[in-house]
Amino acid sequence: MKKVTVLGAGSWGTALAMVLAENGHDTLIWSHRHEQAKEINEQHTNEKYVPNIQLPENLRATSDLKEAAEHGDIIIFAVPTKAIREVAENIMNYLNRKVLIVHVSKGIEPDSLKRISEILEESISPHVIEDIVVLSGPSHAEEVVLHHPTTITAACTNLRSAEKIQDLFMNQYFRVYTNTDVIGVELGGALKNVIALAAGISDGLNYGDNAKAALITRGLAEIARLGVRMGGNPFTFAGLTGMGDLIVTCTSVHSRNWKAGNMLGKGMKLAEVLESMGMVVEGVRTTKAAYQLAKKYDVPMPITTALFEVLFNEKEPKDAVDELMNRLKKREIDYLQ
Ligand SMILES: NC(=O)C1=CN([C@@H]2O[C@H](COP(=O)(O)OP(=O)(O)OC[C@H]3O[C@@H](n4cnc5c(N)ncnc54)[C@H](OP(=O)(O)O)[C@@H]3O)[C@@H](O)[C@H]2O)C=CC1
Ligand SMILES: O=C(CO)COP(=O)(O)O
Repeated sequence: MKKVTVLGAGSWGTALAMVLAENGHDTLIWSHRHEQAKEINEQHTNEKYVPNIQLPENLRATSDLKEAAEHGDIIIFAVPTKAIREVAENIMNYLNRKVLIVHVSKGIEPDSLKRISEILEESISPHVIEDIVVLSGPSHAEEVVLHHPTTITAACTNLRSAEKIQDLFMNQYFRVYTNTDVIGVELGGALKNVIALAAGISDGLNYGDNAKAALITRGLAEIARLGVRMGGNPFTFAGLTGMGDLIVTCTSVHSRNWKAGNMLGKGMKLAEVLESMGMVVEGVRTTKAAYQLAKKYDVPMPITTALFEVLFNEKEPKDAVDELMNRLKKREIDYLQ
């Protein structure tokens, strides 16, 4: 039995904490809202984020970050990308021993263009970091809490640490693979959200299955093109954390990014969409970061660029699609050249 802390009591943090508690680990989930921690401890529910689900009674919650820091030998960050830096800097005040850090967040910080593991390395002293492991793959919380079969990848440059996280989570409905390509895994997880927003827009415009298949396939081409340029292993983008996560996020009604895109395609404004979601839509900020990365590395990313124009420059989605279709002629297979 391991002592594990999960930081963030949203849908994914709660679902993962459930898996860990069900695996028999001494699991403490931290919420920055006292009322939510109380609900988890007393009602064994988290109605806002995992409605109609009874949480295991051995899953405990706290709103005290010091208690959360002191509890876990393994500390899992499950807050949105925009909160990672703040939570990491705050918990750093209470860490005085080495802990194995895991993160499950799928984003890239705009402007700094840092991946999550880079933000964690910047915010937390190396003296208290055993290693940083990324857990990513096609995995909607809504299905994990129902014990539907799910596969995911634990990635760390140190394979032993990835294997520790594999052992921590594995059970009969939650299967974990390992990978040492942290760059590829983090980029695949973050950039699929950009393409999922575009797929949602396409569905909102009723463009049908051909268009969505095109977005998924050409989306993967531009993710891999940038990812390889940034040092990712090309094969990672064909795996669970690349193609796998892209498929689930572009096709599932559970996806927050797809849903937000769908509303945009139906004509809603971005601010209204985000207001109505009530959960994080990582792809919006990551679109800005991906657009900046494409420029920095001089890598063509036409879908990302079109989405950037829709989200931030008020381009009509239909006009963006017309422009994508009317670009100069291209060869299909180009991204490994
Ligand atoms: N949901 C899913 O199925 C999956 C999500 N992920 C990734 O996991 C990450 C978290 O997503 P998800 O759980 O869906 O997000 P949610 O929107 O469901 O929950 C986010 C949680 O983080 C809390 N939070 C927000 N800002 C802060 C802050 N500054 N300090 C402390 N807590 C904060 C929120 O609190 P509050 O209620 O106050 O807003 C909420 O409890 C994202 O990067 C996402 O891409 C990855 C795989 C699957
Ligand atoms: O990453 C996810 C599934 O693997 C969740 O995607 P959404 O944030 O779009 O719901």
